[in-house]
Order: sequence, then structure tokens, then C-alpha cells
Amino acid sequence: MDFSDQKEIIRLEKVSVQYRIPEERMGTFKEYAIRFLQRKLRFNTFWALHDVDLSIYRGEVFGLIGKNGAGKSTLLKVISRVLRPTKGRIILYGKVAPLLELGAGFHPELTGRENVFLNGALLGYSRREMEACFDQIVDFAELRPFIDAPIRTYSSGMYARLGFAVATAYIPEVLVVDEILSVGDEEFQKKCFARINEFRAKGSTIILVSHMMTQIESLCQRAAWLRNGKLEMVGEPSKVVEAYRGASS
Ligand SMILES: Nc1ncnc2c1ncn2[C@@H]1O[C@H](COP(=O)(O)OP(=O)(O)OP(=O)(O)O)[C@@H](O)[C@H]1O
Repeated sequence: MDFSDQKEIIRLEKVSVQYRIPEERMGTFKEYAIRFLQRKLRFNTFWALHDVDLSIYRGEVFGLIGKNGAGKSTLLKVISRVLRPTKGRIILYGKVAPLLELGAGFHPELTGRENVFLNGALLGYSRREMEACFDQIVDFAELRPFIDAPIRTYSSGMYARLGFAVATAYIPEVLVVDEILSVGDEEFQKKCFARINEFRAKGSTIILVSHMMTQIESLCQRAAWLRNGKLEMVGEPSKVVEAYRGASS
């Protein structure tokens, strides 16, 4: 598909991300703080992304593939503004809703109901906005009988379902999805796909990471392959998947 005449919604210019890992294992936080203040902390540096140039266009579904550790999650964190690039820059022309770690803001001792409001607030929605979509969230997550139980009693699938339902309660301008379509049972995955397709039909831009090549080929219009932090190829999903498979075998 040709997006050359379409509007950019995200532009990455020579984005590089460097992680710093302390050279020695520190026993306690106090030890770490002392070393830090004495300027005796030594770090190993590691570039997780190198000079990534990439444009994402309004309304497209864009897939990211690559081996474990290739830098996919790091790239999604940069796009979601969770992480600032060490070098280069990112320009966003829209509001990004990240689905990075589902239910990351959930509190285990609070009930499902309380967590819906808490997580909604973390995503920037008001109490009134959350009240308006509360029933729809609970129905989508299929958790009506359990909504007043503390979520420490939930299974990981129930947890993820509630996280997905809250984060997608409103139509996002840009939806960033990290590997979450592999959670939950098959029936729930189908519902997630249907919701993503509904967002696409309504004009949302969607960026997703998946290790399932069939998902990338069936959902995306373009895909990118990240290899050791570098963008190896961007283009039609079937061609990118083929090149990726050829290289890994
Ligand atoms: N906070 C961090 N501190 C140090 N190194 C990190 C940190 N987060 C990620 N890394 C390293 O950066 C590299 C890229 O990680 P990233 O999570 O972006 O890869 P990924 O492609 O999403 O992998 P996966 O498919 O396993 O999720 C890996 O080598 C990882 O170990």
C-alpha cells in the first residue's frame, strides 16, 4: 500500500537509545547511593536502538517484528513517551495511548471496580468519563461476577482482560500494542482483534509488536523488522516477514 501521499502522525529521526547497566552488582540501595555520590559507579553502556529513521502515517496498522532483544519494546516506549531517546528526536502529531504492560497501574488489594477508575485516571480520563463507560468495560472484560473482588484473586488472563478493556474504552488516536494479543484465551484474542479493527475503521493509527507472523500479515498494512537495534527493512508485511524468516533460518 502506498502511504506517500498520506499524513505523517509519528516521525522518528535518527533515534538511538542507550541503556546503562552498573558494572558490579550492588548489594543494597544504600551501597548504590554511596557509590553514586562518590562517583565510583561504573556503567556498561548498551545501545538498544541505533539511528532509527521511521515515519508512521495516519490510519495505518504498522507491525514491528524482530528477535528477542532486538529493541521492539524500546521503540514502542520511545513512541509512547515512556522513554526519551539518548540521541535523535521523535515528533508526534497525535495523542498516543500505550498498551505496553496491561494493567501495569493496577493495585492488587483494590477491587476490579476500584482499579478501573484508578487505571482510567492514570490514562488521563476523568471519573465522569470512566463512569460513562464502566459497564461497557466490565462486559467487554467478561468480569461482571468478579468486579467487586480484589484483583489479587484474578488469574493473569482476567487481569489482562481488564487492562485491555480499560485502555481501549475510548477510541485512541494512536494505539500502541506490545505483544498483548498473545494473552488470554483464543475467544478473548478474537475480541481484541475485532476491537482493533473497529479502531482502524474509525481512523486510529495502530502500532503493534508481535512474534506471530500471521497476526502481522493479516492485520498490518506495513511492517518493520528490527535487528540488533537497527531498522533492517520496512515495507509490505509479507515481504518483510519472508526476509525475516529467511534470515533466522
Ligand atoms: N531498562 C533496561 N536496562 C538495560 N537494558 C535493557 C533495558 N530494557 C531493555 N534492555 C535491553 O535492551 C535490548 C532491547 O530490549 P527490548 O525489550 O526493546 O527488546 P524486544 O525486541 O522488545 O525483545 P522481546 O521480543 O524479548 O520483548 C535487550 O538486549 C534488553 O536486554
